[in-house]
Amino acid sequence: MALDSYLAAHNLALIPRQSSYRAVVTRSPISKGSVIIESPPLCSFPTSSVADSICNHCFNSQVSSSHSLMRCSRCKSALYCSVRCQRKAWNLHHKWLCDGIITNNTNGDYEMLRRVCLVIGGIAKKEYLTDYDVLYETFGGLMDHKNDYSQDMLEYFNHVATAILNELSSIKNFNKNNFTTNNLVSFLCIFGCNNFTVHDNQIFPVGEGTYPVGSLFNHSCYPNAVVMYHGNVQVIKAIEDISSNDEVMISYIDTANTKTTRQQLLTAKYYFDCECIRCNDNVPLMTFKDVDHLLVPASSTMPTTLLLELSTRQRTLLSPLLPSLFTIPTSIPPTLLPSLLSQPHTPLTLLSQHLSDLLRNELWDIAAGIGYRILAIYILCYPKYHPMIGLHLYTMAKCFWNSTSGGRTAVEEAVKLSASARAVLEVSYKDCGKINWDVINAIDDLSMMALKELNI
Ligand SMILES: C[S@@+](CC[C@H](N)C(=O)[O-])C[C@H]1O[C@@H](n2cnc3c(N)ncnc32)[C@H](O)[C@@H]1O
Repeated sequence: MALDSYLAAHNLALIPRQSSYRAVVTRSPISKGSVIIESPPLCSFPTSSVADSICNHCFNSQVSSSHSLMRCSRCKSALYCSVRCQRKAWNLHHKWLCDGIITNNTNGDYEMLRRVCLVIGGIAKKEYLTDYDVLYETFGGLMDHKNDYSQDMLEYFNHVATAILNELSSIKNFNKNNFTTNNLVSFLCIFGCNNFTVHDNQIFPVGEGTYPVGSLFNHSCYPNAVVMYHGNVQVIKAIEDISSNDEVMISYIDTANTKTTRQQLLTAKYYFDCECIRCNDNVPLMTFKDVDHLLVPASSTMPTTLLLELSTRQRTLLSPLLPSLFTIPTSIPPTLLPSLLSQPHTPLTLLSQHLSDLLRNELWDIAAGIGYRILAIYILCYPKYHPMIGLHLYTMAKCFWNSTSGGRTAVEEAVKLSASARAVLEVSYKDCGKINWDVINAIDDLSMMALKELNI
């Protein structure tokens, strides 16, 4: 099926756009929580730090209690959750990479190029790839930004491309003449500004993937869609109701960064100046420029007057927003409001680090307080139904549930936060497979235990 028909089957269309070359728009309204499109990777591989604990094909970390991940009997390195995954991996790449797999996985550029060439070069058995024709057509049309890469980078790509071409030439039936070094350099350029980091159900990175269909979506720092993964299948979910003919936009970077940092990250990797709704600071509900003040690190060398000003701005910004933003779907305990607003200015990175330390040391009550400060910032940085907000609400529910001093009030708070976490996460996790739904089940378990304790 050609790309246009493939997109049309999902009520989407790819239209030309001056600012971004092309844009994906809807052809009928899409409601929040719907799957916009689901597509497999052209190629993917696990991140080396977790390759020893997940299926190297589908990235599943959970196997039934009676089974463990199976090791490839030849290289004793690659792990698979099922014979089906092992067979797919074998026919797509592992058959040729088996001997050198440990070193292969250490460099993403080499690994991705090798795998893409095996598939496109006709060596890998394409029948093991779903929708190959659409993936291949779409990959060929992606932006490579070749003219924007530095000379040093292009020289490095040239080096990688030459090495891979030589390596693949030793494989029987690999037709080296199908490729030039220049083709392969273009592929590497495409990877650089199109590839995705695959994440698990906690938004923790587990792999890298070339997802040509997902690569058609443009970036916004305040997106209406998020990228989820069901194993290594990519699912684009709507986190807002999207009207007919509106553009569907995802985020390429973590948007809990200041405008300056976001712009730097986007220019360095994707070669464009973001002019999204947030970068333009034209959302009436909140002043995004002011949100930046919650994100900048306040260094000890900063004059006290500036620190005080940042603190005041933070208070001024948060106080009117908290009641309205927290009521639906979250509610903030009125007792916590004063402490939330009276603490000195602390940027998000420090707060997050502090929260991790508190959670590690099981200091649940203090963690809950810090958690609310982070939540306030998240609510300003992320769209309301973004999974980062939902996962954070779940962490806070656990803090209140584990609280030793909060008594009944803390348990009640755990129930409220669980309900909020569920309401937010359902939007992105629904219809995204069992692994994602397991998080919702865990939230329900926590909620049930808390309700039982309250005798409700
Ligand atoms: C993954 S591709 C997105 C699809 C691309 N527009 C296309 O037609 O193939 C990423 C590239 O699209 C462009 N792009 C993405 N989001 C953009 C935005 N918000 N404004 C301008 N250009 C954007 C940039 O050139 C970026 O490097």
